[in-house]
Amino acid sequence: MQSCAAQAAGAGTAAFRFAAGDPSARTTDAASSSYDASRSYGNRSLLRADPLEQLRGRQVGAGRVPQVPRKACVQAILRVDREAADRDREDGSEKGAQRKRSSFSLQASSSLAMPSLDFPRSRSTSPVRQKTAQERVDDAVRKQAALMADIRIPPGAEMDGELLETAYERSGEVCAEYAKTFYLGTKLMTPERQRAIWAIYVWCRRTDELVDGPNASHITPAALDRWEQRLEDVFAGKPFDMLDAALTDTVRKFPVHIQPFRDMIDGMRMDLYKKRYETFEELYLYCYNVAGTVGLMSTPVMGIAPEYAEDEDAVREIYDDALALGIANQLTNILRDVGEDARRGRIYLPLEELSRFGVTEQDIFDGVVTDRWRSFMRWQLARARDYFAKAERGVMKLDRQSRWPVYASLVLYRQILDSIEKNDFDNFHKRAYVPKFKKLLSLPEAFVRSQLPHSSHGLKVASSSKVAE
Ligand SMILES: CC(C)=CCC/C(C)=C/CC/C(C)=C/CC/C(C)=C/[C@@H]1[C@@H](COP(=O)(O)OP(=O)(O)O)[C@]1(C)CC/C=C(\C)CC/C=C(\C)CCC=C(C)C
Repeated sequence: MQSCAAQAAGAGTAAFRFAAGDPSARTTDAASSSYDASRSYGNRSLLRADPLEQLRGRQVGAGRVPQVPRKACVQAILRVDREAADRDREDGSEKGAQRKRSSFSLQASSSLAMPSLDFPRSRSTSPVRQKTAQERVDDAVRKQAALMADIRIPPGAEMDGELLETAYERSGEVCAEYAKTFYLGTKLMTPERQRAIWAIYVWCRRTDELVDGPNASHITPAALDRWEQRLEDVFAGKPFDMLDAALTDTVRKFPVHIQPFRDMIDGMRMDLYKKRYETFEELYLYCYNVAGTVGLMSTPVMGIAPEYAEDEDAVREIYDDALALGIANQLTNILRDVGEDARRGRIYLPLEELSRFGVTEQDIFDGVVTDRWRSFMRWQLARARDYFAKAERGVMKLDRQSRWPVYASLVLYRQILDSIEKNDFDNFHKRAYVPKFKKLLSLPEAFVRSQLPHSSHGLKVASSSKVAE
């Protein structure tokens, strides 16, 4: 059988070749690619460009794109540059971890600052952060919200249809491989949206793999800097490989701002060095970076209902709600994975809040469920549910066609919180999950509720849990 390396090389992209172990293709690797202008392709010249040009040649010559087994292809795609990472470490480029963005210039908008949630907002104590978490997040929301009306397909700038088709197909394959349920959920979307969400998902997954994948221990801040440079190229119309090309096309068709993508890379930077979170504000920023950003990236694709789309304040509020869904999901993830994270030496719970409930770090490493732990968890669950409640209101303001998949994902993820509760808060030894039959049962209910008029729905969710102290 042809090896993964050979098959990946057959797919014609140098990224595949490098990932499969061909050093001559080194500069094209995902994390290592400092942008090489001679390899780039602008809006109009995608067809002539290497490496997609090679792929196209094969399509014409052989009549079809070589088929790479899904798993092998996905693994090859997601592999990162071990050599470059080692080199970076030798360079001592860890300094990059301290890199701070200078683009946050606006003051926080009070209407966006976690409006209905009375959570801590103390200033960050970290010396490298000059803006509060809330200011940073608000800035990204403002930038994204301001793009709502911007449709960005310059005349004549469309990419080649056939190639793009393949690029999106590959994105769908990665998505199906990594997140089966989510992939099925995307089937509820219109084809255009579905493809765009695949492209965004793949970029997020590749970004996450840099710090969470098999080569994570070799990833340095410099490798993330190069990944960010590559992101800038994607938005500048110069995609590096096929998966990037799908994203380039997506961000042309939908008014998606680059800021949330940059911020997600920042979240990965944070994950490289940060093992503890002192306050909720610190944790909130992390949750925004790794998941709230997804809400900001996805909403322009899912679309806003016409009755809100022209109203600037409403649009901002919807983005706040989208952000809340990401935060809710990430908080849920954290609460579900406490034991798993502790075994990796990590605690993603605010130490300040733990101590307020009389829980120590050692208690977490020991994994004993005490009454103090239960009270702490009840409080955490209530907060996560409040974020879900806020998001729920926003879902109803999305384009009607998009409400069902988003609402279904919200309901399914929120049930993990119920499951933690059913496990008597033992998230040290038991992994909370939602059984398949329950997931299936949720779908029709989510459909019905997602089609209700916004006002009746709002009344229903407004009474959701309060954060109890
Ligand atoms: C199921 C379905 C079709 C959902 C539609 C919703 C949608 C478009 C989601 C986008 C998904 C996406 C692009 C995810 C990127 C990958 C990522 C960073 C995922 C993280 C989730 C957990 O992932 P993980 O695989 O590590 O965890 P599991 O072990 O599998 O549990 C995240 C933690 C966060 C994902 C964040 C969201 C899903 C937020 C989505 C927000 C919106 C779609 C905006 C909705 C708009 C309003 C107004 C509420």
